[in-house]
Amino acid sequence: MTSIIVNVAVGVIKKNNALFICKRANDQHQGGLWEFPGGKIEAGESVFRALKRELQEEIGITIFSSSELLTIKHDYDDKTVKLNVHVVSNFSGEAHGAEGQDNAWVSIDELDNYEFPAANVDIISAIKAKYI
Ligand SMILES: Nc1nc2c([nH]c(=O)n2[C@H]2C[C@H](O)[C@@H](COP(=O)(O)OP(=O)(O)OP(=O)(O)O)O2)c(=O)[nH]1
Ligand SMILES: [Mg+2]
Repeated sequence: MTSIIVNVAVGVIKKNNALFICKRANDQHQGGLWEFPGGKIEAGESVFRALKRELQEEIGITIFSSSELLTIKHDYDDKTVKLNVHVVSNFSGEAHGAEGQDNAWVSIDELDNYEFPAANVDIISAIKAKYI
């Protein structure tokens, strides 16, 4: 267990039963794997505020609201992450890879065809269990 905990806001972006996922750059932590877009929460920032900022930067959408799905703490060898996962369906703009990253709209069943970081197993279980 490492002492550094990285607090992260993660968005499950939903539109017409499809979810938007992105591929992490090779030089990032957990690089080359797929993710739900999001990023680190800055000091004093709420999860929603961080999510709004990160989703604007990474995928070019403006979010108006979000709802909590689950929070996961996961210990990777090099760091521990706390993923605050929210579902977002109320947004404007066309989601795209604003930082040049690969991306896809996928159905819940298709999530199994993509490789995600280990912490995402619980996120995907929650998505399936709640039929979000
Ligand atoms: N965004 C996101 N991060 C995830 C997921 N699963 C998972 O283990 N993580 C981990 C990887 C990273 O260690 C951390 C997220 O940080 P990040 O790299 O997205 O942070 P950021 O967007 O602020 O990026 P940077 O500016 O620091 O490069 O959480 C996921 O589904 N989405
Ligand atoms: Mg990020």
